[in-house]
Amino acid sequence: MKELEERIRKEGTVKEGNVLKVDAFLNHQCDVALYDAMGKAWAEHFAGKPITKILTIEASGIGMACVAARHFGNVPVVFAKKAQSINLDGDQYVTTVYSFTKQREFPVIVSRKYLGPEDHVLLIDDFLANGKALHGLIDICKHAGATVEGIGIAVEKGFQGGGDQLREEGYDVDSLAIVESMDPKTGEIEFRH
Ligand SMILES: O=P(O)(O)OC[C@H]1O[C@H](OP(=O)(O)OP(=O)(O)O)[C@H](O)[C@@H]1O
Ligand SMILES: O=c1[nH]c(=O)c2nc[nH]c2[nH]1
Repeated sequence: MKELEERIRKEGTVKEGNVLKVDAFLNHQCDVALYDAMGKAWAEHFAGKPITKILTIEASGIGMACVAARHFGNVPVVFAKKAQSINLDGDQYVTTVYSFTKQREFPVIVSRKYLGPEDHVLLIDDFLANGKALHGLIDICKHAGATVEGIGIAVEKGFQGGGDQLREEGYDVDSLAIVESMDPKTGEIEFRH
């Protein structure tokens, strides 16, 4: 998506440790018009899929998932919560996800009330790096017996391999910008096309 690539070039900064900072418009301050264009692009890509629910993971996926839902007939958005283990009980699907930015594992939960075998799910997230968050969401869908219809990602860091692995596993991954390489010293960013 040209608009997203341009914003990344203009306002993104490349940090050490494979971190791309885009918090001016994507995951701290939120550009809602951009979110809307992203939702439209995912709706075009996944047109015809019988999506009943959007599933994302807190925190950064929530805003864009909610705006995207407007383009999918206002389906409900469920976000997986990074829980304290003290909160866990049998009414939840539980998995574990290693958080890229917090550098630790979290138990991640979704209530059984909000996901089940009747659901056809679109997974949405702001970043796809090593694929830990997405594999956690897929795991939760498997527990629920729900069908994963596709994966919509704002920014995939292609060089970290998570997206290619998911495609090899057969998932339809629509990343609106795929960073092929980025250099913290020069700030240069190359996109995959
Ligand atoms: O493909 P991965 O290696 O899993 O990386 C992608 C995940 O990393 C970030 O979550 P994180 O927990 O770091 O931060 P957040 O709470 O801001 O969403 C991002 O929002 C994705 O969910
Ligand atoms: O703001 C972010 N920048 C990143 O490079 C990244 N990778 C995973 N999650 C991320 N969030």
